[in-house]
Amino acid sequence: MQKIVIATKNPGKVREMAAALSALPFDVVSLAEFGELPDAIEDGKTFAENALIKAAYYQQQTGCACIADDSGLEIAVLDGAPGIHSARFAGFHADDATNNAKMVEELQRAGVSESAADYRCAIAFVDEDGAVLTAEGRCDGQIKLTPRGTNGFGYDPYFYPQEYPGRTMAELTLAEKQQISHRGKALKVLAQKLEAGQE
Ligand SMILES: O=P(O)(O)OP(=O)(O)OP(=O)(O)OC[C@H]1O[C@@H](n2cnc3c(O)ncnc32)[C@H](O)[C@@H]1O
Ligand SMILES: [Mg+2]
Repeated sequence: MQKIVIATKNPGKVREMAAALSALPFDVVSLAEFGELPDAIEDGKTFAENALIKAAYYQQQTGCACIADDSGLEIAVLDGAPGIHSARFAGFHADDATNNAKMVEELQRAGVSESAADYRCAIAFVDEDGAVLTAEGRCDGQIKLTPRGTNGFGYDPYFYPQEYPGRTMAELTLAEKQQISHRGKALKVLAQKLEAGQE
């Protein structure tokens, strides 16, 4: 069975990517199997560029087929910020808590208690021989200043997806999030492309 590496250092993404790929006939492993690898340099201008940069970089580092994800939150009243800078919104040493605090601060500065927002995800797969497959997904909703729930990761406690009025992404089960999320949708498309390649 071909080995595929889930090439991300974000444990929340690993969980969602592993779940979405579990039914496929591949030996899906995490980056942890390869020890401490230096971070990829995510200097692309789009989610798609960064996903491909990471997949190609980790494919080189591991010698195995890799799947990478680049994703983020776009908030309408902040003109689409934090966007591709979502992981480092609060600065170089940012984590989920400081990024969320920064987001709340920016919304308050803008004088609003909620805003339309969307999550975006680009996925890239780079095979052992360099062949590339890509997929994208989007999830629309609202950001509100009242956090709820402990599932998911990142901005999920503040993101109210349009499919579940009154619940945040952090109040959904993994299966519910996969059905509607940017990553779930992108992974579904990628899984179909991977399966088609197996035939
Ligand atoms: O680059 P890798 O190693 O994959 O991990 P990362 O966390 O740095 O990932 P990104 O560079 O793609 O940044 C994405 C950020 O966007 C946010 N994000 C993406 N998808 C999310 C989701 O499903 N729920 C909540 N926040 C999400 C979260 O803050 C992530 O850290
Ligand atoms: Mg990153």
